Amino acid sequence: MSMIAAFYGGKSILITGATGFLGKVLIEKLCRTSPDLKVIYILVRPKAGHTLQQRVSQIINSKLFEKVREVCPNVHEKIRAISADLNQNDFAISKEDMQELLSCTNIIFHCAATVRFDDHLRHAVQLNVTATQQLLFMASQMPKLEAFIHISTAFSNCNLKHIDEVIYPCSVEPKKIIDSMEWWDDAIVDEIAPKLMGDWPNTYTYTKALGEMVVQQESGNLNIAIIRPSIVGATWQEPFPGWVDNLNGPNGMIVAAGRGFLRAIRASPLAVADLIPVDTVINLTLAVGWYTAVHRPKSTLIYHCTSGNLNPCNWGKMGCQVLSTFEKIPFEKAFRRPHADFTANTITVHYRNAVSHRAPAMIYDIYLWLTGRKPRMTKLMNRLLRTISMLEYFINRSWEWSTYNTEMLMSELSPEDQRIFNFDVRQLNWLEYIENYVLGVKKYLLKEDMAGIPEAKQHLRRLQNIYYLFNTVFFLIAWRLLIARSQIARNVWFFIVSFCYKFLSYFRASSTLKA
Ligand SMILES: CCCCCCCCCCCCCCCCCCCCCCCCCCCC(=O)SCCNC(=O)CCNC(=O)[C@H](O)C(C)(C)COP(=O)(O)OP(=O)(O)OC[C@H]1O[C@@H](n2cnc3c(N)ncnc32)[C@H](O)[C@@H]1OP(=O)(O)O
Ligand SMILES: NC(=O)C1=CN([C@@H]2O[C@H](COP(=O)(O)OP(=O)(O)OC[C@H]3O[C@@H](n4cnc5c(N)ncnc54)[C@H](OP(=O)(O)O)[C@@H]3O)[C@@H](O)[C@H]2O)C=CC1
Repeated sequence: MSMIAAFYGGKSILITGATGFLGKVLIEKLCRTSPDLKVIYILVRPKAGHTLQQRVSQIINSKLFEKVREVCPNVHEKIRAISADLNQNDFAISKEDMQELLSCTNIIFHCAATVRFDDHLRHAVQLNVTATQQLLFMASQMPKLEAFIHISTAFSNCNLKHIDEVIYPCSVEPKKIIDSMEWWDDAIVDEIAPKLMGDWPNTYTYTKALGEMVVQQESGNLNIAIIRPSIVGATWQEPFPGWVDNLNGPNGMIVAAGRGFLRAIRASPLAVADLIPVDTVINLTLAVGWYTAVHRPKSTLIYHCTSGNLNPCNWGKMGCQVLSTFEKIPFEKAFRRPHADFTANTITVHYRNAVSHRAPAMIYDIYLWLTGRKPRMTKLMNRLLRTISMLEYFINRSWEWSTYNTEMLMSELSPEDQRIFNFDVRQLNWLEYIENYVLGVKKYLLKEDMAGIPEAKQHLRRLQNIYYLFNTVFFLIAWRLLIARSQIARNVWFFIVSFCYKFLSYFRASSTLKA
């Protein structure tokens, strides 16, 4: 019998960020392994014209929840959506709902965050710092609370090279920043942001670091743990391999490479690609929830959920495997045949951006314009280049994360729990994982049918022929113009033609002699 699964039985669990990438996998695993849990409260905001109930139904009826619907047919009754906006005071939760949450909650998983790298500092502070502070305040009023699990990121201290499972201080106290945000206007925030952020590359990682400090400072008597995943990727095993549903992190790059937009990226092939499957993160999260509630460690424990020190893979190996998977499983509607490489220095990056990214986009836009359609490729390409520029920081460096607490927890689990809540990344076969990842991007993110593969391959062959034709025509025109203008080019041309003529004459003469 799994101790972890049994622990969640009969419990009331509060999850923030439940509609996000990690949140959905967390609910899925909880409902599948502990179908006798009492209730999962999820804080959700109405969005894009969908009511709370519609949003929840969308999740429960999705492919991800296929197994859950079998194991736990009354899953609809287990999940109780509470209208909440984490940017508002008291999260804009109604009095009755708040009362219920305060009196019933046993475990909190705080996943909500803004993960945008370029969010305005004010908004990132609001969600990643102030909302965390408010949630801790709520938690302190919950008499039945057994554990508060905060999801942070392994990159909250990306300004350091070696990172231990401890909280590192930021130069300015988060409380001061929260207070200042109330009276600083946007112009002041914009001016002061770079100074506050110092070595942090973006508002996301900086505010996640502040969020951890808040957790430490406001923990009071609460039983708290922090989980720091690195780059969270598609599912490895559960509920099925390759599930992914957003364009964040590597996902967008895989789409861009598979559709042939991405031709070159500034990355260090030997830098560690610290990817971690989302189901691994969730297994660790559930194990940490159990351990924190049952063993009640004296201090706040931090768990690194990373792969680099136990089973490293680098960007070179990952990129090669991604590209070779496209050979077998191409994406539909490719713009160009997938081919990309890593560039190292600024000059090559500018050259490749101009020649391999912007020029083809412009040519295609001219073609669209000439055929009476709206040009859109240049805009899309600019967006891709902007995204790449934000990711570059993370693909040109390696970090070392110590994983003592995570390894300690693994050794505390029963063999049954080690199997059901497996977070031992040493068992991960990268090549297999990446192949399933690319397949998952095709199936679950791009919603492409496997039956379309022969047609996709045919399309790529057509693109290849267009490429050869285009290059030949381009070369001939360029050469013709050059010959018209330059004596040297004419001499070279004369030399080549006479050489070919002599070679052919010699070949013909020798074959006549042999006959
Ligand atoms: C040895 C030699 C070998 C040679 C082999 C060569 C191989 C070459 C490579 C081949 C294949 C590549 C495979 C490897 C990939 C390597 C790249 C890996 C990247 C690593 C990432 C590390 C990140 C680590 C950070 C820490 C992790 C975390 O803690 S949080 C999670 C990460 N967060 C994010 O990723 C968020 C990033 N996103 C943003 O910040 C913003 O969305 C944005 C700034 C990117 C865009 O903002 P903007 O306002 O312009 O747009 P937005 O409103 O958000 O969206 C508009 C439209 O754009 C679409 N969109 C959004 N995000 C992306 C994206 N990431 N990629 C593409 N498109 C995106 C969005 O859907 C919108 O579309 P429409 O609705 O249609 O308008
Ligand atoms: N994905 C990754 O690679 C990594 C993620 N993490 C951490 O994991 C956690 C989850 O990330 P992930 O699932 O990828 O993020 P997503 O962007 O997929 O999900 C974010 C969640 O937060 C919710 N949210 C955002 N703003 C509000 C708000 N004002 N009120 C209520 N809810 C809100 C979103 O709701 P809505 O659907 O309404 O927008 C969504 O459910 C984050 O803390 C992140 O820092 C850490 C390392 C890597």
